[in-house]
This record gives sequence, C-alpha cells and structure tokens, in this order.
Amino acid sequence: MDFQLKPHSVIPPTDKPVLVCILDGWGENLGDQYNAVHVAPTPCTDALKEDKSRWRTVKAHGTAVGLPSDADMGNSEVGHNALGSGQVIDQGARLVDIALETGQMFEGDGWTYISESFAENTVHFIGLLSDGGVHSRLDQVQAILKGAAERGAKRIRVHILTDGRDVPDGSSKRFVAELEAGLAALSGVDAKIASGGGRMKVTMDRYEADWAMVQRGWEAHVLGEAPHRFQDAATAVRTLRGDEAKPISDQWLPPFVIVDSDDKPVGTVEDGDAVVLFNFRADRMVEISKAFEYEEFSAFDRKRFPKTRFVGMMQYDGDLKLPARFLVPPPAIHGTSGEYLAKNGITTFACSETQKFGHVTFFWNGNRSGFFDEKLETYVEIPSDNIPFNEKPEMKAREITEAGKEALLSGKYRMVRINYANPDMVGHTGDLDAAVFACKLVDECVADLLDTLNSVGGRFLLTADHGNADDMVQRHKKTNEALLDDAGRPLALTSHTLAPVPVAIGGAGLPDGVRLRQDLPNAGLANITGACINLLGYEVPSHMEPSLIE
Ligand SMILES: O=C(O)[C@H](O)COP(=O)(O)O
Ligand SMILES: [Mn+2]
Ligand SMILES: [Mn+2]
Repeated sequence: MDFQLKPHSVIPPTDKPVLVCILDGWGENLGDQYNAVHVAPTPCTDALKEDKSRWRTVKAHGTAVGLPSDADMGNSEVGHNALGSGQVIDQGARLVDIALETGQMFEGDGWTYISESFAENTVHFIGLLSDGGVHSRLDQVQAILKGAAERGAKRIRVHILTDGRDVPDGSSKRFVAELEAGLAALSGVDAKIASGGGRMKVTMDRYEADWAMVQRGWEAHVLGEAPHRFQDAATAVRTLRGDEAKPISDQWLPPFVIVDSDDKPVGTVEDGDAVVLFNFRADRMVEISKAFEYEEFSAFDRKRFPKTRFVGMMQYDGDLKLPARFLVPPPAIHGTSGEYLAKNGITTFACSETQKFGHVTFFWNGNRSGFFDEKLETYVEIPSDNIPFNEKPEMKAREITEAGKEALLSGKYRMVRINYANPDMVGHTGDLDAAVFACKLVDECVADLLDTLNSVGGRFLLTADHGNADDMVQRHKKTNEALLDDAGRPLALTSHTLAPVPVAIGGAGLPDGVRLRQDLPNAGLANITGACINLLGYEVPSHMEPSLIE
C-alpha cells in the first residue's frame, strides 16, 4: 500500500488543528417529545444546520456500515470502524452469518480445537443473550449449539448475560425461554444454562472501566459462586427482576448460578473443558478473554485457573492477538486513516472518557489496541464514573472539553479527535429527562470547543456514530405511536436507532466555498473519513469511499 498522501487540489494543507468531534448516539430523527436531541435546547448544533452547504446527514446503520441487513441498527464498533477506515467492511455479525451459511464455522482451527473437548468434557458458551445484533445474536448461538451437538458434544453449559440495552428491557424472559427450548431440542446432549447476570453487572465490562464486573462473571461462570442460586434460569431472571411494575432492568441483574437439587452448581468450568465466547463484537470481550487466556494475570484473584480450550467467536484484538484461537476470522481492516496520518507525519490527539476511549482509538484504528507511531499519537482517557449514567448525565463532557481545548491551543496536533459519550450512554438508560440534559450539555461543550477552534484558525467536522438519544420510546410498528405500559407510561427505548446522523464542517480556517456534496444519497459513515482527510489538506486514498466534500 502506498501511504503517501497527495495535497488536495483546492484545500491547502494547514498546520492549524482539524477537530473531528463525534457525538456518540446523536441521530437526526422525527422531532417529537421523545426525541431528546430535538427536545433539548441545542443552539450550537442548530446553527450549524442552518448552513445547508456545510451540513447534511449520512447513513449510520445496516449495509451502509457492513451489517447484515438494513434492519440492523448501527453501533459504536461498526460506526467507528467505518469512520476511521473510510471503508464499508463486512462486520462480525455478517461474517458469522457467512461462516454458518457456508459451514466454515465448523471447519476452522478454532472449531477443531474445541471439538477435542466434545467427547469427554464440557463445552461452555458465554455471551450476551440477545437478538440485538450488536454484540451477539441468539439465532447464531442456537445454530452453533446445534452444530456442536451434531458433531459429538456431550455436555454443554451456557452462561448468559441478559441484555435490555440493545433490545427492550424485559425481553430476557423470552430469550431464556427460546434458549431453553433450543437446548432441550439437542438430542442426546446434557445441555443446560449454568450461570448468568445482567450485562452491565457481570462480565461485559469494557476498556477496564470496572474489572469487578469481570470478576463477578468469573466467579459465577467458572467457580459457580454468586450471591443468588436458582434451579433454573427462567426463575432466576423472573425473581431477580422483582416487581414487574418497577423491575430491575435486564442490564443490571446481579450474578446468579444454577444449581441442582443438592444445591451444587450445574456448570463450573474445569480442566479440559472448552470455553467459547459467542459475542462477535470486541470491546466487551477483551477483559474476560484475558482472564481465560493469560497465565499471568493480576486484574483480580481468579482463585482457580482451569486449563481450558478457549476460543472467541472472533479474534477481538488484532495487536494483542487476543484470543489466540477463534471461530471466525475478524473483519480485516487495513489502510485506516490513523495509519495514513501516522505515515505522513501528522500528529494526532484523541480523547474521550473511559466508556468511549477505545472507540476513538481501538475501533477507530480497526480494532488495534496499540499506536501506529507513538511519537505522533497522544491518546487521553478521562476516567468515567461507574454509576448508571442517568444519575449523572453530565458524565465527563466538561473534562473532555477542557482536554480538547488544551490540545487545540497547544499547537502540537494537526488532528484532534473527540468523542462525547453522553447522548449514547444516557440514552441507554431509557431516562428521557436525563437524555435531554445530556444533549443540552453536549451542545454547550461543542460550542465551547468550536470557539477555541475558531480562535486558533482551525477547521472542524462534527458527526455521530449512530442514533440513540433521538428516540427514547418504543413505538407501534405501523403507526409509529409511543407504546405504553399497563399504567399508561411510555415504554422506554434503551437501544440505538436506525436514524441517520448529521455531518457538519466549518471553522475559521476553512476556505470559503468548501462545501459538502449533497448528492450521494446513500453515503454513510465511511464517506466521512475522506472529508476529514480533505480538511487536513489531502486527497482521499483511492481504496476509501469518496469524500463528502465537493
Ligand atoms: O455495548 C453497549 O454499550 C451497547 O451494546 C452498544 O453501545 P455502543 O455501540 O454505543 O457502544
Ligand atoms: Mn456509539
Ligand atoms: Mn450505545
């Protein structure tokens, strides 16, 4: 690959900073009272929208970002992969579908490796029990379980993480029933659910925000230790949710273990067992992978470290080669903008708070945890709080803004990349008022950043990775009206949306007459990369999608 960037024919290279600002979970959607982006006073982003030659929307979901179908909502992994690479690449969900369709799932090295445990040992499956398609999909899990049974697995245990975040809260009950039915249909196999807990409480931490989550998961899945013990998963989920009029959300269910009639856990992980993490998405599988794979490990006391045949659905980290063995090769993302910038000596500053830190670094760089050139890249992580974010919807937006301003003023960076987590993380709580607060605050922070950017004569591109806060209510499929619960309250929507996202360019250093193309009706997030490279003063490399700039 020729990494030399060529000067742009119209936009001169600049030594002033180019700010790329991502509002995580900020979609352009129907303007009603359940759209927090619309309800919040947002004078700064509203003003950007006024200049139609420098504002438009692009697709952030479905096939435009490499997902299997246009019914798939976007998410941070595929969104930042596209934003950072300028390419539409078949993503994990799609690659697993293909591996199942072609049968390659059952022919690779990863499968051969786990199949050595089929006859004499237990095969454990751990992951998010959901059809959300963001981290995992239940239909894929069912197909793999069936495939294992048909190929000789004798004892299967599934460790479930309940969702309620990419899918409606309460759906865990239906997914447990579906999984139980699937397990019961595996003839001649002793197959059971063995442990579980809510995805925001157990196992699925990311970016080392809270290792205690992973420890709780390890204790439940591996050691069979948890504060709650039940004889079946349906009872576990129903009981732990509590009063359905005011339930504990699926996301936050405490860890539990399934026990037999002698109160003995039905599925601890033992030497010789195989362990499969069935999530295809990387961020929330990295820590648990380290716990299973690394001999040397100090994040928490594992108490017991069984020798397992351990695989991921994918390889989650390309730099760490983690895990070493996997069922499906991950998306091959090469020639990212980060690599181009580094190879052309362009200095970069990237910053977010913990919850989104890997989004603007790891995902942006094609699921690589390292640097392309440490001398040229500065990555700053502002530690996130470990609380439900509707309790403190300001999160770390102000601190991120201060760090961004300092980077802009320092004169050290030609690219400054910022992600604001609030519209997404608060949107996932389903709390409309908190989401409105989050959007208002983020708009103020953007205004503040843009003032600083203009004061140094920089250029900017503002966008988002997918929708979320732009719709906070579940809706009737045909009429689009809000769905209400038995007490007449709107049913919260905690997931992302299918909405397109805004793109705005500008800044005191952007030459007059630079405009966004208004054609390309199917443009998606991958078309934004070229625009960012243009703002730096260079032409878009030919393997990337066409730029949005005219
Ligand atoms: O992992 C999560 O928090 C959600 O499943 C998806 O949110 P994100 O794609 O914005 O991170
Ligand atoms: Mn996101
Ligand atoms: Mn999200």
